[in-house]
Formats: sequence, structure tokens, C-alpha cells
Amino acid sequence: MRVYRDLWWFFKEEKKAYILGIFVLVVVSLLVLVPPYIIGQIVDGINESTLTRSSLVQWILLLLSVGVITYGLRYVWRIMIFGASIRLARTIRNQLYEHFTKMSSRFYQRFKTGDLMAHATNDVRAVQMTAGQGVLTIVDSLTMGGVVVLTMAIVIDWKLTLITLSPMPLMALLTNYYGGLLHRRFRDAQKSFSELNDNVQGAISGVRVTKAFGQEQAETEQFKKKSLDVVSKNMRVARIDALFSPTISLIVGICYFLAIVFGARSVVNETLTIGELTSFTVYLSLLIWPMLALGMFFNTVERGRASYDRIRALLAEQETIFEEPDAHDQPVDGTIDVQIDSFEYPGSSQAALNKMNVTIKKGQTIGIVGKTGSGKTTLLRLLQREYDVTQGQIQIDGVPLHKWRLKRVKEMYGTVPQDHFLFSASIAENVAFANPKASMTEIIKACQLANIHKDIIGFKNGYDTLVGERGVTLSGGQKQRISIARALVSNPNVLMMDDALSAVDAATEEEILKQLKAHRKYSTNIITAHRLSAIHHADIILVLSKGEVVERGTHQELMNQSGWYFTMYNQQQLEYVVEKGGKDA
Ligand SMILES: Nc1ncnc2c1ncn2[C@@H]1O[C@H](COP(=O)(O)OP(=O)(O)OP(=O)(O)O)[C@@H](O)[C@H]1O
Repeated sequence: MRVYRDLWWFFKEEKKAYILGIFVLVVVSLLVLVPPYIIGQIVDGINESTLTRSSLVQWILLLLSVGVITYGLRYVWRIMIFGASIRLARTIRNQLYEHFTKMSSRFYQRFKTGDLMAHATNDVRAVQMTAGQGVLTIVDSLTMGGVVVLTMAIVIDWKLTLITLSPMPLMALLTNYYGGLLHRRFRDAQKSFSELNDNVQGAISGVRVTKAFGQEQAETEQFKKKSLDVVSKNMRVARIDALFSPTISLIVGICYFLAIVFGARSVVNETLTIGELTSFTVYLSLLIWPMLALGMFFNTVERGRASYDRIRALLAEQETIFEEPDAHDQPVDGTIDVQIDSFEYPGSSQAALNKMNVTIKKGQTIGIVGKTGSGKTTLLRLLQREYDVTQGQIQIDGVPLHKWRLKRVKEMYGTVPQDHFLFSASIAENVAFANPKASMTEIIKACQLANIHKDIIGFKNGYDTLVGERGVTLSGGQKQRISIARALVSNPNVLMMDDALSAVDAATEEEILKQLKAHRKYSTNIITAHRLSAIHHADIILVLSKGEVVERGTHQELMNQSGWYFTMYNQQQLEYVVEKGGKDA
């Protein structure tokens, strides 16, 4: 029942729908008592030969009217109660989605995508059932059950009612016991379903890698194993589920037996008429549904409680990157001052960045290079406040980064991440993602700067070509350049490119850099790369090693230092010459 207390906020919001729905349900529960009464009257009328044609017609008309009214009212309560439960599902789904979009990288490091999807689908459905079917079954079983029992006791015979219903406490005990078992088993089943979801998500997004390594069989086996686990956990739930109905039927059977034995004795003793006994057994049959409903109620509530606990735990996850109430809310100019003593990722004991002091002035181009794992992406993440610096600080225009409004920080950057991602939408929509108000002219201009315009107009549908999962398959270089166009379309103060030219050939890279140099002369550009040709034109080049700046200067200055940069540059030049068949040597 705790789940109803936890969902009280929603019942308060929807009180009109629930009050009306429950009221109509109660009326329906009362109306269903009329037909057994009429049947009893008719039977007694026949038995005592007092039934006339006109009174029979009257009874039948009354029966029909009750039937029609009940039909209409059943429709009303369904719309009220089930409609409200659908709105609850929508509200929780929206809450989850909003929460997911607010959370930063740290959250996504802890929770798997498949798990989050299971929360947003299966768990939401279980909570929806609690607010819909759960409410229906408890109201129905209490009102209809209560009214039927009272009628049997008051109108017919309270002693017979007491004897007949004596097995009921046993049913309450058993269903309560099953409920506890069901809760634990359902929680396990949901957890297992989350894992399966995650497995499917990983398998589908990595299907090309699976095929490339010929691992289809192994993947299928793994999936089967997970799937089997879900089945066996759900079977454990089903075994308990399956106990509810037979238990209730058994108890109802015993009740019938007692009713017939003791009822017949009363008829023989003439303390009960045959008509009353007939009514009594029809009333008893009306108790089957409330009893089954009670069992279903416990079942639904246990599932809803397990699911709502999981959802609440997820919603209670605190965002670690938050905005101060009086955060700086002005357009950013773009001078960045980095003073990081040390930065460790959450849960890691090793510093990813160390003693990093850099000032990036507006209009400068900064190149960041270094071995893989040296901290290039980490620096870009900290600049965008994906994580907060643990020791030291970053300032933008002299104001600490955490004192800026997050929106201002986000709008200051145009980012091309290493693992670029295109949505299942048209090229134009993908480019305009960073600036939905961008005109077609602006979109085309960004694509020209990113050197992808010619490729796009070569496609049959041009800028309307669908890309991503539903669309055409683009080359890695084409996807990367569409990503660059997306970052450029909002004409950001700071362009951030994380190894964003890795998939294009040297000539295309040169072309893009030339365009950027010409069009972004007065804006800041931060470029990380493995190919030094992508940053050799930069105003400052930083060479990172194990999270520290080990070399710093312009291309010429670094070449004069004869360090890592000098060695790598010469090596890459040599590779380039070899690739070209030694023509330029
Ligand atoms: N989310 C994370 N949690 C813990 N450690 C991380 C995380 N991301 C990166 N690291 C670690 O931080 C260090 C720096 O990684 P980073 O991605 O910044 O390197 P990089 O220079 O960009 O590498 P590459 O050139 O391969 O992209 C590495 O040791 C890496 O393992």
C-alpha cells in the first residue's frame, strides 16, 4: 500500500477524475446487486404461484434498465480511472526524460542505456497499472464485496453468511504471503529485463563490429543466456501469479459448499425460502470477482511498488553540475583562463590532468596534441563543465566557470566531439541542431566551411537526405564534416574540435583549415589532433603527456625545442611523403 502514499501527489492532482471514477464504480457495485434480488423475487413468485404476466414484464424491464445504466457507467469509470493512470505514465515518463537530459556524464557513466530504457518503459507501465487497475480492483473488491456481504447478511441470513464466509481469513493470509514473494521475484525479473535491454542495445549498435569479427554466434549465445535468465525470473513471478487465482477459486468453492449444505438445511427447517437460497448463491457468485480483484490488487501493487521504488531511486540521483542561484548571465566574450592543479575523474584515484596553466585569448587558435590518453579530451570536457575541476579552477572572462549560467557556457561553444553522432533526420536538420533558427543560407554556409557542401548537393535529395539509422550510409569523413558544420552553424565564440579531422584526407583537412582560418579570424578555436598538420598553424600549441603540459609554443618554437613535437612532426612528414610515393621528397 505504500506505493499509494508515495503516489499521493498524483492522486491529489487528479482528484476530480478519481472522485468521479470511484463514485461511479460504487454506484455500479450497488446496481449489480439488483439482478440477484429480482431473480429471487421471480423464483419466489413462481414457487408461490403469485407471479403475474404484468409483474414479470415489470421485473424484466427493471432488469434491462439496470443493465443499460450499468453499461454506461462502466464506460465512465474506465475513462476516469484508466485515463488518469495513462496521464500518470505520461507524467513519470516526462519526469524521467527531463531528468535524463539534465544529468551529466557522471550519471551516464554509472547507468547503462538499456537499464534507463527499461525504467522508462516496463517500470512506468507497472506504476500505471497500480494507478489504474490497482485502484479499480481495490475499490471494486471493497465496495462490491462489502455491499454483497452486507446484503447477504441483512437481507437473507447473517448466520448463514458468517458460516459461508468463514474460510476468508485463510485467503487473506495466503494472498499476503504470495504478495511478499511476488515483490522480491518481480524486482529480480525487472533487473534481469534491464540487463537484457542493455545487451540488445549494445548488440544492435555494435552489430557491424560483431559481423566484422565473425562473432555472431557468440553474441547470439550470450543473448540466449540473458534471455533465458529473463524467462526463468519471469517464470518465478508467474508461478506466484498462478497461485492467486486457484487459491481464490478453492476458497470460493469451499464457500459454495458451506452455503449449499447449511442453506439447504435452513430451507428444510423452513427458516429460509428456496428463493432466498437462490438469491444467496447468486450473491455468492457475485463475490468471486471482488475476491479475484483483491488478489489482482495485491499482485499489481507489489509490482507497482517495486517499479516505483526503482524509478524514485533514479529520480533521486543528484546532478553534480549545478547552477548557482545568482549565476552570471551575460553573453560570454571568450577569454579562457585555465589554472588546474589536478583533476581526477569521479571514482578514479589517478589524476587525468596535472598542473595545467593556460590562458586562451579571444581570437586565438590553440592546438592540443599528445599521445593517446594524455588528457586532451579531458581538458575539453572541463572547459565545457561536463565535470567540475577538483583542484584549481577555470575562468571565463575573469569569472569562475561554475559561476556562469550553464546555458551561457553551452552557447559559447560549438563542439565537434571525437565520437560524432548524427540523428535520424535530414542533413539540414542535423546541421541546424545547434541553431534551430538557422536559415538555409546559414546551413549551406556552414557546410561550405566544413567542405561538405559539394558532397551534399551530389546526393539525390541534397540537404533533405536522411542520415543516421534510417538514412543513407555516409562515409566516416562525411559524417565528421557534417558534425563540423553543425558546430559552425551557430557561429560560436569558441569552436572546439576534438580530433575532428581524423577521418578526412590531407587535402580536405588543408581546405577546411584554410576556410576556418579565413572565417574565424576573430573567434577562438581549440583543436586537438593526432595529425600535427591539423594544428601547426595554431597561435599556441600545447603538448600533453600524462595530463601535464610538457611542451608549449608556436610550431616554429616547438620545432626548435627538438622534443616530442619535433620528432612526431618529422615522422608524420616522412609518412606523408612515403604515402605520396616520395614525389615531394
Ligand atoms: N570517464 C572517465 N573516467 C575515468 N577515467 C577516464 C575517463 N575518461 C578518460 N579517463 C582517463 O583519463 C585519461 C585521459 O583521457 P583522455 O580521453 O582525456 O585522453 P586523450 O588525450 O583525449 O586520448 P585520445 O587521444 O585517445 O583521445 C586517460 O587515462 C583515460 O583513461
